[in-house]
Amino acid sequence: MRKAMIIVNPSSGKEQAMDLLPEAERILQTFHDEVLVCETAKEGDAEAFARNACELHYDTVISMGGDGTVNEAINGLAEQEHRPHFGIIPLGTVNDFARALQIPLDPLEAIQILPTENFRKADIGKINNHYFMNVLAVGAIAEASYNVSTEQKTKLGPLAYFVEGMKALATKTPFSLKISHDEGTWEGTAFLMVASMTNSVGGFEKLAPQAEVDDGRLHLFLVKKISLPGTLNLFPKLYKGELQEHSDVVYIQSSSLAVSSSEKMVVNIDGDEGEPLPFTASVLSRHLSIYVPPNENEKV
Ligand SMILES: Nc1ncnc2c1ncn2[C@@H]1O[C@H](COP(=O)(O)OP(=O)(O)OP(=O)(O)O)[C@@H](O)[C@H]1O
Repeated sequence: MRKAMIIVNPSSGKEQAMDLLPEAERILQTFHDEVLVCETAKEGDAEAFARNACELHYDTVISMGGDGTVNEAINGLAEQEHRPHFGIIPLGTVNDFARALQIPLDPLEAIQILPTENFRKADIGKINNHYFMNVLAVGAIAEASYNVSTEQKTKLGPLAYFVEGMKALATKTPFSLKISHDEGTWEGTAFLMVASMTNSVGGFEKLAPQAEVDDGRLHLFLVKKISLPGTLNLFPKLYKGELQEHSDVVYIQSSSLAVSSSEKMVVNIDGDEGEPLPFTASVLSRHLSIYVPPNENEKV
């Protein structure tokens, strides 16, 4: 008896989830005996549903929502003894994890790939006792993402983050960091720290073009200086996927990180406010098996 659970967030992105739900149910019913729909009402629901799916030995868990819903679902699935196959119907504004996995950003197309049952193993990050799939960030630009309202996101999409990021640059302040990584320790001051699991952060798919979802590594970028014309030069480098070559940027790959600061800083986890520094982070290698389009990636 094959069982699928759909975790649906009716508030995600442009609020289309409930319109798409019947099609997702119909498609999943073609290769499952039972499809259970679990609608989220508040923070924490998606995590609890996903954990329940592990305990009840579901075969499939589908997230219909944005990266926030994916993050919560992953927190429910990570390190459980039985981990169902995980599917993502991207309904958020940015959908970084779907981008990194080359899952169609058109939700109807993403639903259609499910019956091909083509999976890719993906790494999951662990920070203290929480899990993430995309990115850890520390600094004013990272904090700017909290100021983006639901209305702004619905209207502007990824541009909303860009607008808030630009405002944050105007009020920049550097902070001290001490970072232990696989090869040693980095100590200094920086304006921004970004540790990415994948190539896509904030909708930019070229932050770390070399990052793969299953490479077992965090890709750490430290922006040491923000000065004209150096900063103007950051953007072309970012667009060309060459950020790590910028003279004001330090780039480190590592399977784990221990990060502290003498200032009071908070880490942003997958776009949401996380916890105060210090933190330790590590990679759970090839931890989840995720529905991806056929013919592009390995069969598991
Ligand atoms: N029924 C609901 N009404 C309002 N908020 C909800 C509901 N269910 C869950 N949430 C909240 O929505 C958050 C996740 O939103 P999600 O990321 O899926 O969409 P989004 O914010 O539109 O997308 P993105 O992160 O790409 O901007 C959860 O952390 C939870 O707090």
